[in-house]
Amino acid sequence: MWGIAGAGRAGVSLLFRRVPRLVSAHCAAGCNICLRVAAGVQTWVQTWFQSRAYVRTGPHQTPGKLMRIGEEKKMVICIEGNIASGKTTCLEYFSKSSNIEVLTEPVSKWRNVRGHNPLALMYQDPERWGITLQTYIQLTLLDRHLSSISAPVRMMERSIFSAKYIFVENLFRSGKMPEVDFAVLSEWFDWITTNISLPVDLIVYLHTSPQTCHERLKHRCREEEKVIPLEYLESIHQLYEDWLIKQTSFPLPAPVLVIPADHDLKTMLHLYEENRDKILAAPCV
Ligand SMILES: Nc1ncnc2c1ncn2[C@@H]1O[C@H](COP(=O)(O)OP(=O)(O)O)[C@@H](O)[C@H]1O
Ligand SMILES: O=c1ccn([C@H]2C[C@H](O)[C@@H](COP(=O)(O)O)O2)c(=O)[nH]1
Repeated sequence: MWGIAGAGRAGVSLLFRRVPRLVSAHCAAGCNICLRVAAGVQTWVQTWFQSRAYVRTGPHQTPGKLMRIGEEKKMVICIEGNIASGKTTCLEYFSKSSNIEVLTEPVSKWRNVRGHNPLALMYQDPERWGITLQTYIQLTLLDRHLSSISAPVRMMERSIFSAKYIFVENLFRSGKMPEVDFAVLSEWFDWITTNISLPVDLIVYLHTSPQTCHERLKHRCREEEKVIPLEYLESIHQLYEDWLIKQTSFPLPAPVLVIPADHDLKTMLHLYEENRDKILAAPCV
């Protein structure tokens, strides 16, 4: 269910003011039919707003933004990190807990949208296909952020924020995205984040070296990613460092918990267990 936070009353009063004007446009004297139509419309509008709109009083309140109703007490944790840093593996581990819902990145969609593979196209020719992939990624991640939450805690892989602040930014800064494509994507992103509430309570940053990711990437052997050089992972790493460690580049949607993630799998699982309380104790903002 959806509502316009902070806009319910304003919307009702605006429509109430407009209805008599519509009526007078038809009949200056205010005939019986017009008055009855006006009363009917007013009742309908009132009922519509009462059933859908609300003003959120919980901790996530952001007046004026479109937001989901009734999910303000659920916690949203985004797992961030370089390509092949171990995000999916981390999510797999936490998916065994009964009170946690896990959402992995919709990579299968990025590899197949109506028979096309925008992920492969982007790696083959980023100048031409970067905007295509990132537009679709933005849409699919927005859909992830807005989907209804089925458990008290949601853990999701990456976010609409890192798609923009890391990957779009990297394409643009490296000269692989034309300025007009960057401008259009930025306009979309700004509109979305200004008008829609996308609450995140904690970012868990899996902190790896680009070399570790390069090794793991080769081991994973995803067809589209065979062309990724170490330098690409170094650029992504630097953007993550500026955003989540130095905190100098872009706004943070939530506090950051850094977990060193260059270790072997067994050590990583211990670290996840050690950090479980810190992760799950993040206050809902
Ligand atoms: N701690 C680890 N040590 C060694 N290999 C790992 C570790 N964590 C994950 N991997 C392997 O590295 C590859 C990338 O991990 P994955 O979880 O898919 O990363 P991401 O989701 O961040 O891209 C996979 O083949 C995975 O099995
Ligand atoms: O905004 C984005 C997000 C991801 N990608 C690419 C990077 C990888 O090749 C895949 C999936 O990332 P993982 O880190 O393995 O989950 O998608 C992108 O290009 N833009």
